[in-house]
Amino acid sequence: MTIDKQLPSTRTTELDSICLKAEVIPVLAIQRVEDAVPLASALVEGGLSVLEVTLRTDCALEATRRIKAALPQASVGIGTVLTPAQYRQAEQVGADFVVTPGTTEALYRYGVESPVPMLPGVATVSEVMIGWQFGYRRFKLFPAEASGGVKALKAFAGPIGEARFCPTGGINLDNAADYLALPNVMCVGGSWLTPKSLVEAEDWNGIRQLAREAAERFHH
Ligand SMILES: O=C(O)C(=O)C[C@H](O)[C@H](O)COP(=O)(O)O
Repeated sequence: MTIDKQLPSTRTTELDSICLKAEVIPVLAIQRVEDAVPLASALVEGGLSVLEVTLRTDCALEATRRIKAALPQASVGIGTVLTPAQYRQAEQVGADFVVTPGTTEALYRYGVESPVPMLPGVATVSEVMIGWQFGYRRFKLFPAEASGGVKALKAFAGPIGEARFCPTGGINLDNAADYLALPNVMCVGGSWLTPKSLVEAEDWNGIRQLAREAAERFHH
């Protein structure tokens, strides 16, 4: 395969250092900006210090700004980035990384130049191959369960053995270990750590407990 442009190796290293300190990345969809810091604090106190705040809600950027200010030890990524314009917004609020549910050539190109590393979302070998040409070696598999899950990742390991994945979408406490046991999986992501019912009830102890359970069970 021809590599048009290699990412500097520091970029892959940067993503590895984020992903490898996170066996599990909680996915947050923050409805009330006031919840951002207590929610993130509970997750970090529970042992999960890499978070993905999705741009699915209006306050996501402000929430990220607040989390970064309150919890400098956490790595905070912005997810659901669909366009370079949103990528730029993530840079502006100090995101440590960007996650996309899928990819476009424009995003791949933008990510190569950005100071903030991107974990591009892919579901097929073809999407990995396109990313590969831009220098990407680390990907989010989305939607993990629906697009083949563990079986797909095992199959990917043949032709694209160097690629590493963070599967997300349909992952929970029961199936996470099956993914984490694969050599091409760095970590998994999921919203099961931030259930709406606990967040709405401001049950930060409950969230802390869920995070602790995951951190203890899936410790590298
Ligand atoms: O919004 C995005 O950018 C996404 O990529 C989707 C989220 O990562 C998944 O929706 C989380 O999946 P669940 O853990 O099954 O809820």
